[in-house]
Amino acid sequence: MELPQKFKEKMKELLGEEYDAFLSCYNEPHYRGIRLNSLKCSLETLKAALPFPIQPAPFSPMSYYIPADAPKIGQLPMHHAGAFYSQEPSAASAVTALNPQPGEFVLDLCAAPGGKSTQIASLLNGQGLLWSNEIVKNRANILLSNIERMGVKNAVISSCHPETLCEGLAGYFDKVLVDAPCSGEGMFRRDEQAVQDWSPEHVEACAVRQLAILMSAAQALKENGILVYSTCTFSREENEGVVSAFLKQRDDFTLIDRNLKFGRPAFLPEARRIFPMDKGEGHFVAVLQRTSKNDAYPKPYPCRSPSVKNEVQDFYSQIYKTKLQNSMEQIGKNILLLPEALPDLKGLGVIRAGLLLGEAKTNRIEPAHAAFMAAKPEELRSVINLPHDSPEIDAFLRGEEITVDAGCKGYTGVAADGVLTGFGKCSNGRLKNHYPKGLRNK
Ligand SMILES: C[S@@+](CC[C@H](N)C(=O)[O-])C[C@H]1O[C@@H](n2cnc3c(N)ncnc32)[C@H](O)[C@@H]1O
Repeated sequence: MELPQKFKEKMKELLGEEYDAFLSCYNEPHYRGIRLNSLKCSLETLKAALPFPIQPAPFSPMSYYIPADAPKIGQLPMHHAGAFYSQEPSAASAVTALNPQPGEFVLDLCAAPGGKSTQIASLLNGQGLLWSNEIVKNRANILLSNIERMGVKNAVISSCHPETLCEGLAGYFDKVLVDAPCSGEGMFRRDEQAVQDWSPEHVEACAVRQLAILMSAAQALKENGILVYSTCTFSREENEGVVSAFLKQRDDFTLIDRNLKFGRPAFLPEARRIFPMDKGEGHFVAVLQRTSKNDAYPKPYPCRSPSVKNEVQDFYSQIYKTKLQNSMEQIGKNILLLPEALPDLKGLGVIRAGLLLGEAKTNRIEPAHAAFMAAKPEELRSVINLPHDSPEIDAFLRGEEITVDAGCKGYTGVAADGVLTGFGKCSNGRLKNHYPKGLRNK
């Protein structure tokens, strides 16, 4: 790989004696990994279904290395089912540092395509709220698709400028993650474009933008709230430089040491750095804590309809055996299960709040793919469970009709090894396929 000369000079200065070891990593294949989605699947079920072995990675308890020569994983039934997320192992380090706990309100400010958001969602385990924001609209749609695939119920997805969003949600969050857009030096081994785009000027411009995003993020936190800043780059300007500049402007924040075991101390000793020599592609993680009060708090979500119509309630109980836990709301044509303690969403570029259950059509309600992805088989009235290596699951994921038991009727979830991967409608021994066209295997 041809690395930019100026990049090499900077790395030599940064790494000193370790520079040769760093450079020789570019002759090795890059690390590949997956992260178990504990919302949907157990480790045993996932291991049994994968066509290659996995090895634990040190960056999170849910992260695993996969072999460098593993086949493409995006078409595997367990990937469609959201049993795992494809994630370079060291990328999981930022959420390990954030340490989200069930019940907390967490903002992921630069969230697409959703690797870290879906990791946060697993750790929240359905309790509390994940707000995932992505400024670039088409990337926000990819983020939404990943949130749906991973079966997340308690998330809000928005596409908003960080400044507008954090002003609107000032004082609302326990934890905020800024996984900032960066020059991507830690991506060089797997992304040739990042090498092409690199220049010292780009590094400088990234640092300016990163500081602006951090300054916005600071507003969104409650007193004692935690702010994690991470990048996948090595430059001091974008890492320690940005954190130091932030602390100069916000002396009500302190850098804290989480006693993290991965990687090595950064040039600010409380922060961590990961190089390829540390068994990951490259990351920087710093944990900051707000010490000042935040008197701001957003207005609550206005209560719209005291109760949704009977036909919407009936629709819910046609699909689910379980009782309704959250408030169900119809917004336009969308029928949603809203997370608790939502703030007012107006003006924040929200593209999804909570779980999409279905869409109101002229005389009926059409169930949504997301409603089945977020369910467990035992919660559904009707479900077909197929082995992950069966011809039927392959046919289903290609969008074909499949033969089912003659007794199977109506909207029916389809699971691979007990993990929901979509739905269809059964009648006369056939399941009409409702797997979304854009997600189907070719
Ligand atoms: C490193 S990526 C995030 C990766 C994501 N956290 C994950 O784990 O999948 C940074 C994101 O920041 C977004 N971004 C670009 N400019 C931005 C800005 N000015 N403010 C906030 N986000 C920005 C990019 O579109 C990109 O999706």
